[in-house]
Order: sequence, then C-alpha cells, then structure tokens
Amino acid sequence: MTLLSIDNIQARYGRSQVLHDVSINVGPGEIICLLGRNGVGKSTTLKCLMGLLPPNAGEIRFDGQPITGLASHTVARRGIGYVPEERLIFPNLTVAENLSMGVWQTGRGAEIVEATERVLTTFPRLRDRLRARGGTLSGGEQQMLAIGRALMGRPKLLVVDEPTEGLAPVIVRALEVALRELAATGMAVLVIESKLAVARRIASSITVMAKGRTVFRGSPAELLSNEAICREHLHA
Ligand SMILES: Nc1ncnc2c1ncn2[C@@H]1O[C@H](COP(=O)(O)OP(=O)(O)OP(=O)(O)O)[C@@H](O)[C@H]1O
Repeated sequence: MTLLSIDNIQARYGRSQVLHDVSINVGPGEIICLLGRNGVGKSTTLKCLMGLLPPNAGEIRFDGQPITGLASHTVARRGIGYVPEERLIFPNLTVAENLSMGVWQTGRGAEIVEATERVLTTFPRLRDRLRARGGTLSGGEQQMLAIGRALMGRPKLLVVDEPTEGLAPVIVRALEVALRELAATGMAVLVIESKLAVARRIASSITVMAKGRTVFRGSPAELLSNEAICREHLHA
C-alpha cells in the first residue's frame, strides 16, 4: 500500500531547473532513505512535498488525495510532520513549550499533555530537559526536540532532512532506534540520510538521486550490490 507517491515531479528556483524527474513512494511502516551527493535536489524534493516550492510538473498524492502545490500548513494538517535541516527550535522557549507549538489546537491542555508523553516515550532523554530552554540543548537533543515537535500532531508520515548530520555516534544510534520504533507503529518515514551506514541499518528501501533525478530504488542489499550506482552517486 502506498501512503505517499511523488510521481515525476519537476521544480525550479527562478530560471534554474533543479528537479528534472523525481519519483518516490512511501508506505505505512516503511522507512525510505533518500541518498545522493550534495546539491542533487534532495532538500528541494522535500520542499516540493511540503508546499514550500510548487513543482512545475508531476503529481504528489498523499493518503489517496492529490496534494501537489497545496500550502504547507494544509499539507501538515493532512498528516505530514516535517523537520527541516535547520530544525527551527525556538531558543528562548522551554522544551515543553517548543513541543506544545507542534499541536494544532491551542488551549487543549489534556491533548498537549498526552502528546508530550508520547514524544517522551520516543525520546526519554528529553524528559529531564522539559524546563530547559531550547537554545541550551546539545545538537542531538535539539534534533530530538525538532522531531518530537513534528510528532506532536500525530502525523501519518514523518519527513526529516538530514537528522544525523554532525551528531555523535551514540546520538545517531538513539535516532535510529527512535525512527525504527516509530515505523514499527505504522508511521511512514521519509528521511534524507547522507551516511550509507545509517541508511543500511534503518531503510526498508533506499532511493538515490543524481542531478535532479531519482536514479535508483531498491533495498539496502540491492544498492550495495550495484557497484555502478555506489561509485557514481554516493560518497565513498
Ligand atoms: N533557494 C534556492 N535558490 C536557488 N537555488 C537553490 C536554492 N536552494 C537550493 N538551490 C540549488 O538547487 C540545487 C539542489 O539543492 P538541494 O539543497 O535540494 O540539494 P541537496 O541534494 O539537498 O543537497 P545538500 O545535501 O547539499 O543539501 C543546488 O544546486 C542548489 O544550489
């Protein structure tokens, strides 16, 4: 079953065509890792999905409905939680306040408490930090907070741009465990991951991009046995 299908999208910044032909599918309970060298259009693909840059061709469908070009708040309300590369933590708000920003209806205290508990089950490390200001957290804790905030609205699909970038191995492992646990509950996960080792451990399927196109889709084992794709399109 497919929850998200991105079909043959193209997109441009001004006159510069950045995406030429991108297709990605994600089903419930799957973790799809998007790999490829710097500048091939991975982040741009997520921006198209999230309504931050309208594609100029192709279609995006989510949960049986077309969502191509819808505004980002509408896409989010359909059930997609997005964690951009910059994380966008509010540094002067506490961790608990940052999390509560991820709930749509404000003023419903019980809902916020329940959603916060769910996030703390996924990221127990944040429990002791609930009253700390976002800006005082380590990079790894900030990434957990950013993902946690995206989880507050109970998304069916979690979309994360490079979550492990620049983080210590022990934190990377904790994020891997969290993403696998979320997928085990049936959540779909689409993640940009530049480390092949991480992608191998968590991916149900890997999609490789090169120069604005998706050039490979398969299991981690299929990717590793495809020497040409590994040599041409991935970091060593
Ligand atoms: N706002 C923008 N305006 C113009 N060009 C942009 C903009 N953002 C990205 N680009 C260009 O679009 C291309 C794709 O960028 P994108 O960030 O999607 O790549 P990426 O695969 O995510 O790479 P990285 O891992 O470096 O983030 C690059 O050539 C980049 O320079």
